[in-house]
Amino acid sequence: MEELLSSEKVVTSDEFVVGSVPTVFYIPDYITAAEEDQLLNNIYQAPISKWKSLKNRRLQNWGGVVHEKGLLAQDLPPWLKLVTNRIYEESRLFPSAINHVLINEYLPDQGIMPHQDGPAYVPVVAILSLGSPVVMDFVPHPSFRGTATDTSENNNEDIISKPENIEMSSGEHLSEYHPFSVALMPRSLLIFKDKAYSDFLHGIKDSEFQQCDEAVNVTNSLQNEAEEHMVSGLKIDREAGDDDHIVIHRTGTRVSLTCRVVTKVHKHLIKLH
Ligand SMILES: O=C(O)CCC(=O)C(=O)O
Ligand SMILES: [Fe+2]
Repeated sequence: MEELLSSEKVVTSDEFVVGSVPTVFYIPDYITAAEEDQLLNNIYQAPISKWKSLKNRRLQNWGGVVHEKGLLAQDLPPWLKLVTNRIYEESRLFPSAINHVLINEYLPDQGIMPHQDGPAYVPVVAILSLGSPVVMDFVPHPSFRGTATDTSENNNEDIISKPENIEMSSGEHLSEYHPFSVALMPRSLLIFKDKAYSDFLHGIKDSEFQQCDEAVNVTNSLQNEAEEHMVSGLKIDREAGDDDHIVIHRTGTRVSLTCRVVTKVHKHLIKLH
């Protein structure tokens, strides 16, 4: 078993680190187009009652209900376990098997408000993107900006909480915290932890066009591909002014799998009498 594990691909090596805030990994083409189709088929085969409609997106909750005190666990279905076990093994970042998955569906003009994931989760998250590209923005937690804007959404088990162990008295500390963004292409895997998890909010704008040339993972090669229209959904916007901008035009539905671990697990109790 040890040997088998050591020969596996590790997707959290330095080559996949993007940006300067510890630690964000971006793995393009983590799954194949066939695997993407298979996942989408399974997601859309779920009964309609499995979808929870929110103001700006729909979601499916798998793995059980997350409470402040932990998870009322339900086994993940085999088609999800297949991909979460792979992420668990190949990332080597989770303390135990991934036991909770939120599946979010966004139409081109939908997004998710800047938020932090709730305290029930181990502070590592893996997000698999399907369908259509999107830009995820990371902004320093309000504590680091000296403002108290409440941007919480309150419907995704996610809350804004003040990060612990922060020294905020000095401007030096504050200056380290700059917003950044990551372009999430279909079939890619994003993993973030450490400061990126604890000191930043993450969100997706609800706009159909999203500028991404400043994104930390947008390389020259992606720019070239965009210019040659090789990447669907990406285009060079030449109307914006003197500088060209790479803009994602969200033309289709995006579906994402947010994979996490809740360590405090309660099994459903069945009372016999
Ligand atoms: O859809 C995404 O990429 C982000 C989802 C997210 O942040 C969440 O479910 O907490
Ligand atoms: Fe989140």
